[in-house]
Amino acid sequence: MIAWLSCSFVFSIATLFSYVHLKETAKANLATVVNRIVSDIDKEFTVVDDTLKYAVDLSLNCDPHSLHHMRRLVFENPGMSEIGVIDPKGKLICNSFGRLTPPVNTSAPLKQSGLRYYGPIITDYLELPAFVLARTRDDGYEVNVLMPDHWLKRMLDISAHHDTNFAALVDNTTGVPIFLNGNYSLPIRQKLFPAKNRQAVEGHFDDGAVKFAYISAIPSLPQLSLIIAKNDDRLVKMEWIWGLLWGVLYCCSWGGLTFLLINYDKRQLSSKTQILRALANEELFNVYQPLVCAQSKSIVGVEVLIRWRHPLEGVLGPAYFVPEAERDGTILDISIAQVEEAIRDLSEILLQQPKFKVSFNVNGLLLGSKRYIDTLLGAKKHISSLTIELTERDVLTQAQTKTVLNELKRAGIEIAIDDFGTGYSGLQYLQSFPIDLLKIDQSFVASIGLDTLQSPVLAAVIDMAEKLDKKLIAEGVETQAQADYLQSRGVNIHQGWLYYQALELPQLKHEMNK
Ligand SMILES: Nc1nc2c(ncn2[C@@H]2O[C@@H]3COP(=O)(O)O[C@H]4[C@@H](O)[C@H](n5cnc6c(=O)[nH]c(N)nc65)O[C@@H]4COP(=O)(O)O[C@H]3[C@H]2O)c(=O)[nH]1
Repeated sequence: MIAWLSCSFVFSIATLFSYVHLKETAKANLATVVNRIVSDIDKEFTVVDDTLKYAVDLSLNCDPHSLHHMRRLVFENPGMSEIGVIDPKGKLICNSFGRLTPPVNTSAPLKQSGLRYYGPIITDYLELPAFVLARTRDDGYEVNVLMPDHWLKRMLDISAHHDTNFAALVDNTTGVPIFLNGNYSLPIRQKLFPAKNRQAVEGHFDDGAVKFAYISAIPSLPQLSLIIAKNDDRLVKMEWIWGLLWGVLYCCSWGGLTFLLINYDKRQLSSKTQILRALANEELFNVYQPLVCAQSKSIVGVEVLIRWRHPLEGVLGPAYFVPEAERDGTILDISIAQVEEAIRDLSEILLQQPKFKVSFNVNGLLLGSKRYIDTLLGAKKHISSLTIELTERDVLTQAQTKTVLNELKRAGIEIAIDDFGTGYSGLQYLQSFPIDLLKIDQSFVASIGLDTLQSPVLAAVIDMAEKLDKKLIAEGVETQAQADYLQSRGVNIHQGWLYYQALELPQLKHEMNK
């Protein structure tokens, strides 16, 4: 629900922003199109106007020189179809086709100065609709240029601009479109387009649609403006492929966020709940690191180690959760389940090798738990060579621990000190508790052959074990040189990667049956 709400909110905002952005871009594009067309028309009008300005030199008798000049202008400029001269009484006396006898009656020239347009008209000679640009000379004669409709049509061709509603060249004074492509309509309740120099008009038009129109006057003939209008709902047109992509993105974000939130939730669970849940889901499992007889290379036992097949993080080693489990007390449930699992797992091997050694890691909290001690005593019925390893970093309280260890010893369970030599309590344990076995820490084994501070300690530990009549197991044996030295010193039970890493049950069985 939170994921859906958040995604919908973010996507709604993003969609709104993109829509507004796309719309503004579409408006700017339309303005660019208008300005480009206006600039094209303006260029053409300027050429025509230059022609008209220089028409002061035209001879009014249509002599061959003037005719030649007019024809050359028409020929050179595809926007012009004809140049004509009208006398002050309104008679067309001459055009680029020749002298007219008798002259043709038209309207008398306006006395207004500057460039003007009129039309559309049908040309007498070509019988084509045309648009007229004209100037009146100081002597009252009008010189005009007929521009064919098809030229304007080409200029205002909006077919390339999809979904354009109309393009029109409009007379700013009368509001009449003198040339039109598409379905013309005005902003509602307006007689004319408000055609100042350049502007955008947006709103309801009298055809009932909401439109955006951009207007720009033609600089060389400001009496005319170009207007291009688009229906508002056509400004932003989402291609279906973008719609689909947007939809897919939305669903992925929704799914992703849901996943994250669920897993974040999981992470938020207290470590205790997580570990208990892992136990219930059987995500915790035993691995077995073989204890090897260095002489025969046979597997004589295993140390039971724990792993967590975490649904998200993969297989986790004890360092990731055992310290936490020891703090919150769940180590008790873990350890009881571990012993029970080991009994099940190893039953076959124990049948074949009744003296097979099985060693568990135990701490002070476990020793203080009657449930755990009972579990161990129960396990002893299945595992005849059962060992518990106490780490000397764990400070055990004297009296109570001694009682429990004595009880275990009486039941035939062997007591070992793990990582011997790395803590402060090793010697004290040796004095106070019924210790049978010392596991030489891997840091001492690693010092074999090296000249380090630990090197003499290993020899001393071995000597001491011999004198006190304690068994020895070497941990962390990684090289043959280490194995050889240990053997030469009479340490024959080895545990380490030289032989095996911790194995899952099927691998252990496989190795045992080799
Ligand atoms: N570099 C190197 N490492 C080697 C070699 N041979 C064995 N090891 C590693 O040394 C550790 C031996 O166990 P540990 O001293 O009891 O030390 C154990 C033990 O103190 C604790 N632990 C493991 N499983 C349990 C458990 O089920 N219960 C309790 N309470 N503690 C456990 O976590 C510690 C670490 O266990 P792991 O990560 O399984 O690491 C294991 C083992 O994989 C070697 O040749 N080279």
